[in-house]
Amino acid sequence: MAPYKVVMVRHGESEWNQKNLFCGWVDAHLSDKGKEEAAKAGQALKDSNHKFDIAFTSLLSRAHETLSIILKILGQETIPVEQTWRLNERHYGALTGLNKTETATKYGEEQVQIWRRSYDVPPPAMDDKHPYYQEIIDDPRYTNGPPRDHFPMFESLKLTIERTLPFWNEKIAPRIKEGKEVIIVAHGNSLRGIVKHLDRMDEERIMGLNLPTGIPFVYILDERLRPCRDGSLKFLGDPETVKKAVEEVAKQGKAK
Ligand SMILES: O=C(O)[C@@H](CO)OP(=O)(O)O
Repeated sequence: MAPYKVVMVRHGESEWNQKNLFCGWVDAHLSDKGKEEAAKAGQALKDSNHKFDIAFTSLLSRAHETLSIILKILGQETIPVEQTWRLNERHYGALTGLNKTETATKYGEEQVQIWRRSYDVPPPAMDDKHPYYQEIIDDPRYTNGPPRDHFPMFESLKLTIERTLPFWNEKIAPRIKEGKEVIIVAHGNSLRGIVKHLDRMDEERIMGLNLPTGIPFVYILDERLRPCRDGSLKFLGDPETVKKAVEEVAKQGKAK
């Protein structure tokens, strides 16, 4: 059946992306620009004749909103959608809710880059006095996991991968191998985890990868679900737009 294909999309710009806040597990909604990005993503997928059998997404609204805009444009609103906390954004711990530019001014750009993009250095933990602690931990969407005694209070990319990859292996990979057309709509860091796994990137390479909001990317995979020759991450967008969008994400951690 190989080669297989999988399409991934980071959600469109959220209201918190727009304000440049560390968001993590806070349930921010799409900004107007984010809705437009999602619509463009849907159109790009339609123009390139993509159709899907199943969609996977996180439990967070910015990902659902993006997915539903895309599926509407494709006329595919009724396909099965599996939602899981395992595709959530990484949990940004105590940084949640802080402005990234102000944090870079206070702690330095280098420290913020380590918090944002290092592989295994986690952000400081969120404690029960944190303004978003209660809202996140009491959210009924987490009734079926993660378990209360393992509920994350921070996550490095490494920890994010440890909960995302089992879902990829157990739920997504088998569907791809059945020949199903799969779309995953998730988050900058949960998708970086999948990309790191597929491209066997080392820790240094993954540090340099920023995924833009709302631009779909495609992998063509062989029977072992490794990228075929020229099958690695390909954005559905013109290279100049993609380059600018990637730079935008990278510079969110700069001090002014
Ligand atoms: O704030 C966040 O949750 C993420 C994604 O928006 O940010 P970053 O790109 O800094 O990892």
